[in-house]
Amino acid sequence: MTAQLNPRGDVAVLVPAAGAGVRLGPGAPKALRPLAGEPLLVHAVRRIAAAASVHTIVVAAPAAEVDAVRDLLTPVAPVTVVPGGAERQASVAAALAAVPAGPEIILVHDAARALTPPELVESVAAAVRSGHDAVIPVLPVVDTIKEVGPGEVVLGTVDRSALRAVQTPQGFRRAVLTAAHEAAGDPLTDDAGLVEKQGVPVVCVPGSEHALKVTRPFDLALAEHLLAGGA
Ligand SMILES: Nc1ccn([C@@H]2O[C@H](COP(=O)(O)OP(=O)(O)OP(=O)(O)O)[C@@H](O)[C@H]2O)c(=O)n1
Ligand SMILES: C[C@](O)(CO)[C@H](O)COP(=O)(O)O
Repeated sequence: MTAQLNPRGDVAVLVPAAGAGVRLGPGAPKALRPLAGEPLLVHAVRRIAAAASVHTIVVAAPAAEVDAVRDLLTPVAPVTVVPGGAERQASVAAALAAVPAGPEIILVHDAARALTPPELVESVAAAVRSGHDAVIPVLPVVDTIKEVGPGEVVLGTVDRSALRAVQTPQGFRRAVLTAAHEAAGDPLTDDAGLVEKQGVPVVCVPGSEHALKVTRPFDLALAEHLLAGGA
């Protein structure tokens, strides 16, 4: 039997957490590395569980850490833990396969975006509930973007007015995400990319600076600072 949060909720959140964290440097799998004394994954799951419409959370953990992750999260929230895969897409597919019947809105949310506010979970879910098949939170691109060629020589300046930096949680109608993963070929870095390949329109909603992805050591330091400030 799958553990539930709000039995009347209509949202399942998949949490890919099986990555190594190579860009963060040597150490434990990234989701298990500490941020202010608690693993990134604990921070992430606590915030997801605080979102009122979440019915189910499924975490894809590093294969060798499934029992440890289950024990770690037991005091945090009712979660289902499955072994992840070698690529993010395989981890998401494994988590998706463990979602019970019921929730028709599926969110996919990186454990590495540990400080994502529950309000963003709700706003993405609400946009799917309002009728969109696929929804992504985005931020404007703040830097000038250059296209460069061999030798790091600038080829041109890109029009950034049409560019967005993409975050998670990304939200989907269940059948849409399932079909996209069933058809998945080469792994892509996000789920919206798979859905785009199916010809399904993907709609943007405002993201959050607090949903930053802890990728490099600077991001971890920034997340520590934000937490100390009450994030
Ligand atoms: N095989 C994988 C790879 C990634 N992820 C998860 O996908 C999210 C986004 O990936 P990223 O932040 O790029 O994490 P890593 O792949 O661990 O990072 P790196 O590329 O630096 O190793 C993370 O929560 C990560 O744990 C996963 O579940 N399974
Ligand atoms: C899903 C994602 O977090 C959206 O920004 C991102 O695409 C993950 O990519 P990564 O290359 O695995 O960091």
